[in-house]
Amino acid sequence: MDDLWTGARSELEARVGTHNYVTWLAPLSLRAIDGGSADIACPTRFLSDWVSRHYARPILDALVHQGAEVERLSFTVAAPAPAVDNRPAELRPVDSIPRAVASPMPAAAPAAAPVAAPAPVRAPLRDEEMTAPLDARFTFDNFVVGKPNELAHAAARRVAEGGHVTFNPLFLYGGVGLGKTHLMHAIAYERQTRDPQARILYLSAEQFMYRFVQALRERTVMDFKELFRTVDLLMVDDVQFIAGKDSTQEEFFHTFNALVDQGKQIVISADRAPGEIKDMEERIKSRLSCGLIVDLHPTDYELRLSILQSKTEQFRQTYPGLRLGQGVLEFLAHRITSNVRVLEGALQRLFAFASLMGREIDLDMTQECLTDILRASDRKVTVEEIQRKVAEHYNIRLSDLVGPKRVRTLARPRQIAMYLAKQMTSRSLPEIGRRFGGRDHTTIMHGIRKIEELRTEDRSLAEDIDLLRRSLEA
Ligand SMILES: Nc1ncnc2c1ncn2[C@@H]1O[C@H](COP(=O)(O)OP(=O)(O)OP(=O)(O)O)[C@@H](O)[C@H]1O
Repeated sequence: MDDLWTGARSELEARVGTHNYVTWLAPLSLRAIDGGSADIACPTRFLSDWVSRHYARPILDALVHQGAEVERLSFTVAAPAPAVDNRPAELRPVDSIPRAVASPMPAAAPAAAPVAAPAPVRAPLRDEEMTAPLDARFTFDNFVVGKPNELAHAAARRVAEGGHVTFNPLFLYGGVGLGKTHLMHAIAYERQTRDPQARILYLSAEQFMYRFVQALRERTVMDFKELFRTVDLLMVDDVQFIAGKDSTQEEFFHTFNALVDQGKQIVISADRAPGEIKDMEERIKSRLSCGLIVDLHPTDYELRLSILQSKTEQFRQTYPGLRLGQGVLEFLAHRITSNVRVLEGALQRLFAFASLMGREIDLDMTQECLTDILRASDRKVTVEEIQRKVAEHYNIRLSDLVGPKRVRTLARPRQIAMYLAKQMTSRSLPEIGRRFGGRDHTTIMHGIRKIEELRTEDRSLAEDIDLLRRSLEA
């Protein structure tokens, strides 16, 4: 059984890539094979849900390939074997898995352990040490999950569960108002709820800098170092802020290394991928890149609509009895595409306005009340601009981008341009087709689907698209 699983694991690693393997599959083990079913142990319920939805096929294939007679998988939530204790691993529901971090010694432990001095038990951070107050609305329960943020959400849940996480740091990035801060607060809440003793420090990179400068001024750098290097979870928001600030970067680098060396978890957010942060030292970029990097993609229509539905439920508690007409949420999800903050602000304004006027929220009121937001959100980018930008980016001629040649060096950028045209303009598929040398709308649809598919598996393509989108929006 052990050999079988070892073989399957190597195969899985080769198939899904080391990052994915280490993050999702390394914590699994094979418990038994019985009657054509392989039972896989996962340390937490969340991991078991994620793996069964996303990795069941590769696991099954790998087992079969290793010669196992398996037709299906079952998943059992089983705690990992205790690190220092040789007792067999116990099977327990996820909620009863003991937390390892900074919990006090059990009462029954020998008073003076002869082997090694126990690590000092530190108190959880006081409010004033936490630096940035957490926003009570930013919880996992209030975070709506859709395709564009699915992986970021999953990785955040994984860190929030605590225990041994195989990626460090977790690096979340994405454009303005897409939920980075929300996810970071949610991690902090969840972790603190699961482990009240954990020392969790959440702050923006700007606050990190101010505290460092203050420590230099007040000659309390040792206290600063002591605080930052003794946390269990450090979360730094908007890390791009410290780019170009040499001594802050230096201190950040040492803090980062000290925590990673102690096996403490770090979560970082930024508005772009580590490699794209200008004026950030190379060694820091490379440190930031060595964990799991996940991208919060711009929202799609479905996600925007779900977010609006969820926020409407919340607003109904503040404005009970307000009626919402047919098609209002769909209209907003269609027209306000910039970011979730704007979407939320628009809905908030609508509810406040309708409650003042004592009227139902209908499409007329929506247009009247949100004229400025709707005007600002109107997509101004044209298909021609997109084509020019993409041609420039890939160093190809505009005439080739829209022309008939099918070689891959032209076809892929062409599909990217089609994809961006659909995402960033309100042109219909036939209209886009006309601007791409009179192509049929089904060709455009095929190109868009191809890019949607590739985006999820090809990181450099996804980064190219984000870069193009940002430069078009600028
Ligand atoms: N998936 C989501 N579900 C529910 N609310 C969301 C979601 N994504 C974003 N929001 C809400 O949108 C607002 C903006 O989110 P947030 O502040 O986390 O964005 P950000 O990515 O940190 O942006 P910035 O780059 O400006 O710091 C918040 O009120 C947040 O609750």
